[in-house]
Amino acid sequence: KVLGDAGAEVMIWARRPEVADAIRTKHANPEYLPGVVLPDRVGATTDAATAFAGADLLVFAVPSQTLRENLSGWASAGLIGTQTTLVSLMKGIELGTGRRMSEVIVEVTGVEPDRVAVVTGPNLAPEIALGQPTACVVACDDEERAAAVQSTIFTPYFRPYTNDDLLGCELGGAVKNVIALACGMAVGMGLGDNTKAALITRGLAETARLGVRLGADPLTFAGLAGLGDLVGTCMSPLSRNRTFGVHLGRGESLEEAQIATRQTVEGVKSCLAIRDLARGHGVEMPITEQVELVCHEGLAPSVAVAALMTREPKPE
Ligand SMILES: NC(=O)c1ccc[n+]([C@@H]2O[C@H](COP(=O)([O-])OP(=O)(O)OC[C@H]3O[C@@H](n4cnc5c(N)ncnc54)[C@H](O)[C@@H]3O)[C@@H](O)[C@H]2O)c1
Ligand SMILES: O=P(O)(O)OC[C@H](O)CO
Repeated sequence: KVLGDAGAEVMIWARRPEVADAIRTKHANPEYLPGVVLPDRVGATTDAATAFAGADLLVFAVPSQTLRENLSGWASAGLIGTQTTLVSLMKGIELGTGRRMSEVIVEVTGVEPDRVAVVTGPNLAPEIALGQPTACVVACDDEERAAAVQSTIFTPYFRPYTNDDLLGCELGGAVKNVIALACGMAVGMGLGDNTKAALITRGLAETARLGVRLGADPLTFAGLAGLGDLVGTCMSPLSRNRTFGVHLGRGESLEEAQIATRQTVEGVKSCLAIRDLARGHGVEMPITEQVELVCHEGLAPSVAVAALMTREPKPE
């Protein structure tokens, strides 16, 4: 919708024919964006070759843990153009490898890293689809390419800024989902705004700690891809990650929370990958550690809160 509103000709690849048909014929995707009318210049197909043909930009938004498999198929079918800019909207870290999505794209397609851009920030899809104003960052090693993507997605309600710290921007987007799970748990337990604010602030501290160790610019975490997305996600009932956390905080199991949420909740898998990445680099990420224990090892959220609150006191 953003690309179409910004004037681009768009072709969506969908797996289900009924989804592609509804987008093509009714300009709607009722299951995901009820009541939203898509621009006429947005088409859809179930045929990846048709969707990819002649594209200047390929914009990837599949669940992070499925990117490698999908991309391998598209790359081996020769669908990735030689000049195309590859854009990731995904906010996850790959399980098993600890790779960011841009790294998976480079590894699978073999393109030069400067052909890959990331669009991220406080971008809850339902609000954007209603045309409510927000901002984002377009991060890319190639400044000109970042500027080209920026102008391609610039609309009166969607304001993109360029950024040259792809690593920091991508990491901010992935870790905020884990912190949003923690905030949701606090909400589900009936805890209030002080608790959420403390989680957001200390969550940002551990995100920046990991980012700096990996080579990111610390200032990135004060920007849209860091604090901006973290606050937006942790505070919004529209966030799937926060909502999932609310269910866990109420004492529901992982399976019950999954049934209640349905859509992609990146933090649940990424918390494992981020925890491993942090441990591998000797970085302390106590909130991420506790979220992983609650999600995957059956720890009660109240025990996780106690564990965080009784850590050794230290300077901020
Ligand atoms: N929704 C948002 O507000 C938002 C905003 C910014 C970034 N993102 C990121 O976008 C990415 C995708 O999330 P989403 O919100 O579109 O999730 P979603 O759950 O709304 O949609 C995911 C889509 O992927 C499809 N899918 C599921 N498994 C697949 C597979 N194996 N191969 C191909 N397609 C598959 C589903 O059918 C569905 O159409 C995530 O990394 C998320 O963090 C989402
Ligand atoms: O619904 P969530 O939790 O996946 O968050 C969506 C976006 O990433 C918010 O910027």
